[in-house]
Amino acid sequence: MGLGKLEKRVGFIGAGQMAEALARGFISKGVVKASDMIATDPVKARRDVFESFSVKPVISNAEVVKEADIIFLAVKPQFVAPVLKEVRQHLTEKHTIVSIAAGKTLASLKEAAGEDTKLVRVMPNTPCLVGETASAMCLGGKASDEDAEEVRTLFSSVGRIVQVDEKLLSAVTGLSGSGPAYVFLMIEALADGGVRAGLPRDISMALAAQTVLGSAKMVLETGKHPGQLKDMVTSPGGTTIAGYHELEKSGVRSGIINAVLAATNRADEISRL
Ligand SMILES: NC(=O)C1=CN([C@@H]2O[C@H](COP(=O)(O)OP(=O)(O)OC[C@H]3O[C@@H](n4cnc5c(N)ncnc54)[C@H](O)[C@@H]3O)[C@@H](O)[C@H]2O)C=CC1
Ligand SMILES: O=C(O)[C@@H]1CCC=N1
Repeated sequence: MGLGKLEKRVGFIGAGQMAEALARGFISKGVVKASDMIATDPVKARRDVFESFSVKPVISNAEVVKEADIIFLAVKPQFVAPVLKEVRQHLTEKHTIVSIAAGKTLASLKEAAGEDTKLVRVMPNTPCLVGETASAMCLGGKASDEDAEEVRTLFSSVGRIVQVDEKLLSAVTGLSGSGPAYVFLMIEALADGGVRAGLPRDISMALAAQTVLGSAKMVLETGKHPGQLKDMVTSPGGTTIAGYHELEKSGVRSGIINAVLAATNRADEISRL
């Protein structure tokens, strides 16, 4: 393997949905070359997917550890500790372990990987595939500011990343980790509304998705409070307030708050398993 922009080799243990979104994102943004990445998965179909975009697929987790410097643990939470114990003997001071598993604490990672390991916990989300992730990270074990900088470089190439105290990572999981699913539900419902009102499905879906994209951009780029931006859409006695009133009556606001809380609580639960 040669050296890409990050000048580190990146490995994925678990080549599922998130690993694919990250690997494709890193390649498309040019931060790591496909030839500097390696991925392992017991499922052949998943290895084939990685091979299809030129990332070397292997069967052995130990091989990923031997070849890579930054190792993403992208397996389901219950497999994190067993996988770390399996590869522990191959870990050296060159390695940085980046766990993206929901709920797996730095303490549990350290217990499985050993005292001397450089550990980073990241909670990303799937929009890294299109360069728009909202991610958060925290450091553990022997991870240094330099490790943090490398992880920041990777995730900044596919969106935004903030550093938080580990105690906030469950809330991040409930909000932005799981959040794309809530937004997809909203886009689907908006499009259904358009269809119900007579729009063709394809036009309705495009308008719904672009409306969410544009609205999110306005929040990020104007710095204005969403309530203020809402007021700009809402003409007195007009159409928007009629629709908005229905949303308030349906309890959608507390529905969304409760969704974030339920997912946060579930992340806490997973951390206690
Ligand atoms: N899907 C999402 O939106 C997000 C997922 N996460 C976290 O990312 C992790 C992966 O999630 P997904 O990609 O959605 O799951 P996934 O099920 O698509 O991928 C997990 C992959 O790990 C493989 N695997 C199972 N046992 C293995 C082993 N012993 N060694 C190597 N590979 C093994 C599976 O075959 C599978 O392809 C989870 O821990 C999840 O909490 C974090 C943020 C967002
Ligand atoms: O649903 C899950 O458990 C994972 C973690 C955050 C998003 N997906």
